[in-house]
Amino acid sequence: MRTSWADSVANSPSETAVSNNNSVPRPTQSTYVPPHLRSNSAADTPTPAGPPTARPSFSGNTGGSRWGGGGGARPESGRQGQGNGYAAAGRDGGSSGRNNRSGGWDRREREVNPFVNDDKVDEVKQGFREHENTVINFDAYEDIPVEISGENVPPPVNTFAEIDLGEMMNQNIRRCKYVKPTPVQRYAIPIALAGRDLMACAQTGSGKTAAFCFPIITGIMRDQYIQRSRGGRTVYPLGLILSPTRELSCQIHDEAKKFSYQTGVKVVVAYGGASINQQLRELERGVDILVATPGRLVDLLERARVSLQAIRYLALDEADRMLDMGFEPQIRKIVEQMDMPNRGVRQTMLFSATFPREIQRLASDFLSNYIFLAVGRVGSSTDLIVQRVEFVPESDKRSHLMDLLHAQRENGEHGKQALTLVFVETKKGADSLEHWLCINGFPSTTIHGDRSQQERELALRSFKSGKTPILVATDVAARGLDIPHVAHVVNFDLPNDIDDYVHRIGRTGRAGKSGLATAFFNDSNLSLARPLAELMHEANQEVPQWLTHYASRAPYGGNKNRRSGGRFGGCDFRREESFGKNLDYYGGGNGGTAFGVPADYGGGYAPGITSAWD
Ligand SMILES: Nc1ncnc2c1ncn2[C@@H]1O[C@H](COP(=O)(O)OP(=O)(O)OP(=O)(O)O)[C@@H](O)[C@H]1O
Repeated sequence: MRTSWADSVANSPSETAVSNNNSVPRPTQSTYVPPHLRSNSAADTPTPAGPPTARPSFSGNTGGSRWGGGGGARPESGRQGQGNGYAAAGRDGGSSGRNNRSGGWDRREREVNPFVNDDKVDEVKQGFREHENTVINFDAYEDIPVEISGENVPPPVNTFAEIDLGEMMNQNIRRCKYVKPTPVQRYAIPIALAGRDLMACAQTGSGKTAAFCFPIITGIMRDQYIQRSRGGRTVYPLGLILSPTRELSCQIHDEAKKFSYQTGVKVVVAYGGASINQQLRELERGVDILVATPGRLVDLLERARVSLQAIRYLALDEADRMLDMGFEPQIRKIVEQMDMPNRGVRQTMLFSATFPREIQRLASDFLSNYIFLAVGRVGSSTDLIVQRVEFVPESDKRSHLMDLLHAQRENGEHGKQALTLVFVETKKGADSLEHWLCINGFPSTTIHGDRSQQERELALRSFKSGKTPILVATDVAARGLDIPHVAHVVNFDLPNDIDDYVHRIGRTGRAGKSGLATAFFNDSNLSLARPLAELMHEANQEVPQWLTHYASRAPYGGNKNRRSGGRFGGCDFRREESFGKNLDYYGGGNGGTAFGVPADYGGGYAPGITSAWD
């Protein structure tokens, strides 16, 4: 299901690129040159936390649960699915039957309907609809290989009805228009509902957010005797979801609010660059699940406004980024030095589309007897994305981008509102390219770490609505963002790390839809040649001859050693280290497809890109 303008770009004739001083045959460029462009120089540059409240019932259970109690004590913990309830001090004082639907639970009554904006979004969609395939085609993921390792793995489900998520959640799933679970949801939700720790790797846009949100919300609803510590103005969330960027935290918060609508589970977000006072006020109104960026969370913890004592569910989205070099100490501080219940007591879930081996090893410190799940190969891209790589010398990048944009516009298949996301390396580069695009008739905006949070949010809104259909971004927009209608991702500057490439192109081709990704490659990207050629080959993409030549003479770069045992091998790092040590793969008898014994690329550890961190 390729878009026709994509096909037009794909089919455009090429020409031999500028010669260089090495012997590798040079790649080709598109010949399309809008005449008026060639004259442009590339050098241009609330609900109050009150007394105990009754919660809605979960799955019709009307058992006499309570939600309050005395203050001050630390929660005693048990793991969901392991037969232990929580019993400790209540956060609100007193007690109440949380399963009492008629208990007048005011949080629910005053809850803003998070689905109302979806109608507005539907209106915006009208502008895109006539041009694009709006069908969500999850069948595209059906024959994807699945690897599961760990002990006693709960079997997967085929439908949401098979999972006991409760009527309110089921209603919300319907409101979200989710008809059936995606493959990662089919496997991950039963595992998480059984209380197991999980390291899950699944391709970009395949529904990981719901895969960790559903079990956390359900778990909090299900717990019959939740009582929490209280201490002055400190709040005690039960679930914590950490993500690396502000925008991603906001997005997870928005999604989680939809999934938890009318369940009584309160979700709050805290992130840097926005008013901490407003976030504090929101927290004071009560919080069950806190979605946060690490920096702002540490601030709240140090002010003693949030305590992690009661945490029972911890999820790290983009977990490999969260544990990447430089950031690991902050996560370690949050998880290990801030009163959070130990692993094995809390339930921990790590999700990403990429999971380098070293990061897996680090991550295992946070997990207890965990299950490893890989839906699709670790670090692979979905073949819903048509990947093109073109050789473009540095000095030709702007005019080449203009070629693409004009071809896209002239083809008209996506009309004015085909959203295009252009990744560049630096913040300055982003500003300068945006300016140049604007003066050349392509309304654009930027998102990067030097812009204020208000500007970032405005830029994202303007892009999503199609007002500025081009977004020039640094890696701050590379991970997790789910922006409908992104038809084309251009890697104007390629990243140094192949995993970053996977996440960047994953901003298109989401939820079963097709997308196009174009990369500008030149001599400065030599170290990426091999992993890029391998990734494209693996995703059934056409690898240009010249890239194969580059790959054959290039050192293996792109953080090769960080890969999970190599792209084409096994995934769970324990498998390599414990080969033959009696790990129960596919335990519990459920299906799954094993990959081969991992290749070992060896080598150094390149630093991660830090611009995406808030
Ligand atoms: N079961 C489902 N049915 C239909 N749509 C779904 C389903 N689950 C998730 N989606 C939609 O798929 C899109 C992608 O989901 P999500 O953002 O969770 O992907 P992801 O795997 O976290 O991607 P990334 O790796 O880029 O963070 C979202 O728009 C989401 O609403």
